[in-house]
Amino acid sequence: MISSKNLQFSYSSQKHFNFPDIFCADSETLLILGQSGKGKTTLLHLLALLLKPESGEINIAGNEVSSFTPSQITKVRAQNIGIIYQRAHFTSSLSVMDNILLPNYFAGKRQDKTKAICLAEQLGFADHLSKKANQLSQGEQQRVSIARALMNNPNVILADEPTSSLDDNNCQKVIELLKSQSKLIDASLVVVTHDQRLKDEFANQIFL
Ligand SMILES: Nc1ncnc2c1ncn2[C@@H]1O[C@H](COP(=O)(O)OP(=O)(O)OP(=O)(O)O)[C@@H](O)[C@H]1O
Repeated sequence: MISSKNLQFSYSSQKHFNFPDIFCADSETLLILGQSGKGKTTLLHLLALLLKPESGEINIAGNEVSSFTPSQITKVRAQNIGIIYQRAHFTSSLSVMDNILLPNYFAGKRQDKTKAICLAEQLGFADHLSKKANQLSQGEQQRVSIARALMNNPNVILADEPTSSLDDNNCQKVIELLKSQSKLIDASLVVVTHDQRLKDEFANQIFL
């Protein structure tokens, strides 16, 4: 479960955001739509506890994090949140497999290679596990990002424009995968996008 209340954030005195309240229960989905520059990535990074709000509350899996220390926040993030970034970031010196295993390491868990292989098979990139991530196409990298976000069975999956670089066929596939995988682990799935193709795919929607 993830929720937020009265979230405010500023990059500068000219760039101030007052975000609508968010609520997404376990196993539910939420689509946040908005045109370029409306603050979608900013909101997602606030919900991912990567940015600190000026004011307001964020609750993740029962943790109201406003008064948490940085190390408590890092722990809540590592244990509860899976993030799919707008542009996939990988550690270039590591194989695809080792990149997928990194979240286990950051959460202090044992490296679950069986789960990594299983996700790679479900997401259709099992043949690429020993390659470096930069040898993969954009669409393949997007699917590796999804696998990486799912490795710790997060309570909350946050996806930033997961379909923007994909054709219609792969767009549909990625959304189905995100929805089915999050349902499988009872996670809340929050997607921010300007991709109008996703409008009919999510029952709960918010416009920025
Ligand atoms: N680090 C930063 N410092 C100052 N301004 C920023 C910073 N990051 C983003 N902004 C500004 O805040 C606004 C919102 O940015 P954000 O990336 O959240 O929008 P977005 O809705 O995700 O846009 P897009 O769809 O183009 O990715 C933009 O005008 C952007 O220029």
